Amino acid sequence: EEVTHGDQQGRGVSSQGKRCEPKTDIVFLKVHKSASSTVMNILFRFGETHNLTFAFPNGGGNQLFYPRHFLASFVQGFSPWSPQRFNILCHHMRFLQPEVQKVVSSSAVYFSILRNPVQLMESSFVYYKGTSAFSRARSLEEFLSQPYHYYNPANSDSHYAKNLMTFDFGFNPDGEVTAERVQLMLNIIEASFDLLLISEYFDESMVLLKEMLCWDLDSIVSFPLNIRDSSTKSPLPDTIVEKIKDWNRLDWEIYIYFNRTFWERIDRDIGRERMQQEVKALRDRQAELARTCLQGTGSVAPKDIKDSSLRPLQHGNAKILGYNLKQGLHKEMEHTCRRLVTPELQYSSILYKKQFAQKQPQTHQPSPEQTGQTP
Ligand SMILES: Nc1ncnc2c1ncn2[C@@H]1O[C@H](COP(=O)(O)OS(=O)(=O)O)[C@@H](OP(=O)(O)O)[C@H]1O
Repeated sequence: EEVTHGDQQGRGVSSQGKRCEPKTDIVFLKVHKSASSTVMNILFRFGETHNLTFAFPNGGGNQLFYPRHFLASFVQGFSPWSPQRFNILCHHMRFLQPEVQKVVSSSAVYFSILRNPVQLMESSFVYYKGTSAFSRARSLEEFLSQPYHYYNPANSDSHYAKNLMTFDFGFNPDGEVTAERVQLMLNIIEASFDLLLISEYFDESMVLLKEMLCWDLDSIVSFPLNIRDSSTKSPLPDTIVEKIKDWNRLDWEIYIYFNRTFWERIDRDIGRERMQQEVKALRDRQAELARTCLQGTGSVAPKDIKDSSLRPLQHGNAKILGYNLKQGLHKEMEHTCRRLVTPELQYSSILYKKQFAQKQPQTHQPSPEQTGQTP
């Protein structure tokens, strides 16, 4: 029996025919610049459809007081004296497991997504061009030619420039690279997370996620979000690639290790042949949705996005693309399509308002720093 859809009651049926319950308690570590906004959109849609609660930052900002290490008290509605737990924790945070455990169920599934540190750094150099380490360097090449001229680990925004994944997982990005440190870090990540996805294999990652969460195909479809216009991407000569790897050595070790376990997991749980079929089904469904939902063939420049509520945040030197919806869609389909292309900040704010609809509006406006508004 090959079934990919859940039944009417929302009971999941895994693609190998084994019955399972869809998982609804989830922690997603939203590692920066690793396709994490696309994953977050998937979680937002699932949470909205199934009326789940989110662990929102206090005051409704879009980050959990990043870059500080996560604290349960950052979450709106958390109280050490009440047993309230939230279904989904997915806003940007610097991971700290004992604190995370206070806001979610003990049976929550933990996952994250990694990206090749070379492309990750090329992306963050453009997106975080305004931060102290990058602002004075004219190019990534220039930065890497004498990084310590530009990079000062004491600056509060320095983490965007070195071992960003290591930092987001909660570790010290400036730690000396020893075999012991690397091993310890990998062990801790492996012990804390049930699944590490790889953004270079995004579709395979979504299939693995679907299996682990016992979700159906339509729950894991997406259109790529937070993507950059190619005019703000720069090619990387081999010499630069090697420098980026050396500079981000801890990230590189994390990436190499979990890239290997990713494929081992596929071989163990799914097999390459079935993975290929599942990926094809996912791509076919996404292509169908793109034909139904989108004007033209796909993403467009921010200036060409007609509906301002669908315009993604522009940051640094990056030009972030978005989508235009087809006109005249049937109401329900319009909603499905709209949610697929709603950028992170707008979607988060819609869900926050819904979750706290009964609450009195706040009497004071928290400062951007309090709400963690900076990306
Ligand atoms: N589906 C899919 N597959 C592969 N790559 C994807 C996908 N969706 C987004 N992206 C790329 O991820 C980069 C944005 O990452 P984030 O959303 O994590 O950035 S952020 O930290 O939340 O700002 C950004 O990378 P760059 O374009 O290199 O900047 C996106 O293009």
